[in-house]
Amino acid sequence: MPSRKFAEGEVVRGRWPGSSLYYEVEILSHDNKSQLYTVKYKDGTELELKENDIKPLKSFKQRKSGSISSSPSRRRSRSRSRSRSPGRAPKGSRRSASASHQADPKEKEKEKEMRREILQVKLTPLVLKPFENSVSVYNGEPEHTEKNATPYKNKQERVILSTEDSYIATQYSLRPRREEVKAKEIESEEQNRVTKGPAPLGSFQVTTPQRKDLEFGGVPGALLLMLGLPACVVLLLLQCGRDDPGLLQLPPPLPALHELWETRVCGLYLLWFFLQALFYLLPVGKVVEGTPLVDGRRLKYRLNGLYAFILTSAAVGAAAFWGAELCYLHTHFLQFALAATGFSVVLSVYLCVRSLKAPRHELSPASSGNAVYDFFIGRELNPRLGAFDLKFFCELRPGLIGWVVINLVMLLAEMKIQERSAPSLAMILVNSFQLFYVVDALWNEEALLTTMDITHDGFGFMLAFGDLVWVPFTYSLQAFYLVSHPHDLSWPLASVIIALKLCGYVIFRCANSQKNAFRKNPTDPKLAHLKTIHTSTGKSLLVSGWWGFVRHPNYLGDLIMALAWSLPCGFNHLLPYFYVIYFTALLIHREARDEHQCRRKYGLAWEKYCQRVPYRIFPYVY
Ligand SMILES: NC(=O)c1ccc[n+]([C@@H]2O[C@H](COP(=O)([O-])OP(=O)(O)OC[C@H]3O[C@@H](n4cnc5c(N)ncnc54)[C@H](OP(=O)(O)O)[C@@H]3O)[C@@H](O)[C@H]2O)c1
Ligand SMILES: CC(C)CCC[C@@H](C)[C@H]1CC[C@H]2C3=C(CC[C@]12C)[C@@]1(C)CC[C@H](O)C(C)(C)[C@@H]1CC3
Repeated sequence: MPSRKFAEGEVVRGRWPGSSLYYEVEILSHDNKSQLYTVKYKDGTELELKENDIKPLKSFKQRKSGSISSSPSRRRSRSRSRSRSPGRAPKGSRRSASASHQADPKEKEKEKEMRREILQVKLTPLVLKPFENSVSVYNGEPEHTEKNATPYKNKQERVILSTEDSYIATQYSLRPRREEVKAKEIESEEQNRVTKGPAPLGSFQVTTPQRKDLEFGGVPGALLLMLGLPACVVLLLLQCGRDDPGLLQLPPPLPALHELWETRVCGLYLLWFFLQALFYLLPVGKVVEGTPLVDGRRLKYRLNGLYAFILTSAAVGAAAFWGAELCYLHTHFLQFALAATGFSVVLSVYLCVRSLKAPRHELSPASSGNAVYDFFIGRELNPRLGAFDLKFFCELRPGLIGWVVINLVMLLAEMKIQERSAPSLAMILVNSFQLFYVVDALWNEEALLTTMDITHDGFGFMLAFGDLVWVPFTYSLQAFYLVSHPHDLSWPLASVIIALKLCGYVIFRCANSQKNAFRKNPTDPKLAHLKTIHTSTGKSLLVSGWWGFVRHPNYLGDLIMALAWSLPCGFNHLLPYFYVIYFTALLIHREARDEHQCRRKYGLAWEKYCQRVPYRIFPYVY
């Protein structure tokens, strides 16, 4: 096994590509194959460096930066040109293209000198004390836990290894700090300029690095999930439809193939999907921008989920009024689930094929280069047909709204099958709780834009199947169960369940809203009472309020609500509790994924947060 000199989390000096200057960096990871280290500069820039370009901290003499910007020539060069460096601010004066066309050797020498100065002056402002976000220097106590205020600037430090003018032509993969990347235009302008200078910065690429440490158990895990999840849906639905859905009962035999396929069901499913697509295209609702992409662009999204919901309600109401047999959905539930599964597979294949043509910077940071894994996690981050965003659309519309329609149909089916004049209290609770959840999601549609599904995961089988099949057909299991397994719920018990649901909702909504408001405007006066920890990325972390209670208070609230959805079904069987069990596993896994990403992003600041707020989801338990 190849040896490596530096450990993950270690703070060292990394050579800034194309220069002889070294800056403090944190080692994020090491790739045995390419022998490259992924390092993070103080401003969040991540680069891959060779071992030769990394030196231990102790091999440097440090000097303060008090004088670095004092020379007039430096001031001049700073105002005249820009260098792609860890410290470069994205905004600033533009340099005319002609300025870099210097054929004269004297001029060339001058430019060389100027570049050296630029690199010395313009590189990342570093802190005098060790890297703030480094795990290795963590002293256990937050250094800057302050009341919510605007982030401060770090002091400057400069470390120069030697004055030799050695420029190394190396191919580096550059991922600039998202918030700071202005636009492609600036990037290409800079490339045009710097390729003429001595440092080969023009060889940088704005790309999305592909993951090596795969999630979900890597390729075998992805394969297992792709085969296991559809099988699980079929099993759950078959089991739920029988009189005694006990765990010890063997699953019923699979119906004959010709019974599973119904052309009418497929037609209705397609009608549903394209009706939702039509609603999504309606030019109503505000248009907002998503989080910045790796190349600095922000995609635009139209928020009209609530309108789509209202129009769908009107369409379903009209269909019922004109005599459509809504209970057909109940009697052909498995067939609908299979039609949706087939559709999600076709969609995943389409997404996979079109992703082959996608430029590298449009790929998801979760993708790996492995065909099977990428088919599962999705290669392209934001596949779009014009302005139609396929992932954003699927995440909230056909599945989530479909879930409400399925629940309503189950309510009607319960009345029909059990010959009731009104739905049971249990069914009313399940329907209203879940309706409330979906309306809340559509009301807060914009919040979806900052979730890891939109910003990190690609659009592949996992989300296509998850959104179109898993959500509508397994999240509605309680209502489906109640159709053939009546449960008489007393009012006192119902009141306790309602109180539990409200308690869960308050935690869920307040936690999500507090974080969203803080991320939108960290200086919001309404949040001024909250304590924060600053991070070197410029963003801060909340350490009091909901986010000081546990590290994922929103998950806690969501899980409490999930329990409240199952309790109305009683305790005769485990099946109605499937959602709580699956959801606990999903959120524990999701929390671990998020922690991993936050630790990468925020380093020591995240460690400080974990120390201040030791529990992840369940206070005093986990
Ligand atoms: N029903 C379902 O099936 C289902 C499934 C999944 C999720 N959900 C729900 O969806 C909602 C969103 O969940 P999510 O998984 O996308 O993640 P989330 O918890 O909303 O967001 C995590 C992100 O919040 C930021 N953050 C973490 N700690 C912070 C702190 N102390 N201060 C400020 N920012 C902090 C970090 O991002 P930045 O620092 O980069 O901003 C982190 O990556 C949750 O309520 C969850 O329960 C529901
Ligand atoms: C391995 C598979 C079982 C994984 C399948 C995952 C998906 C079912 C979920 C991943 C992200 C989830 C999500 C919601 C629903 C379920 C997922 C698509 C969500 C739309 C539910 C309503 C919430 O209010 C929400 C909008 C925050 C949420 C976003 C994430």
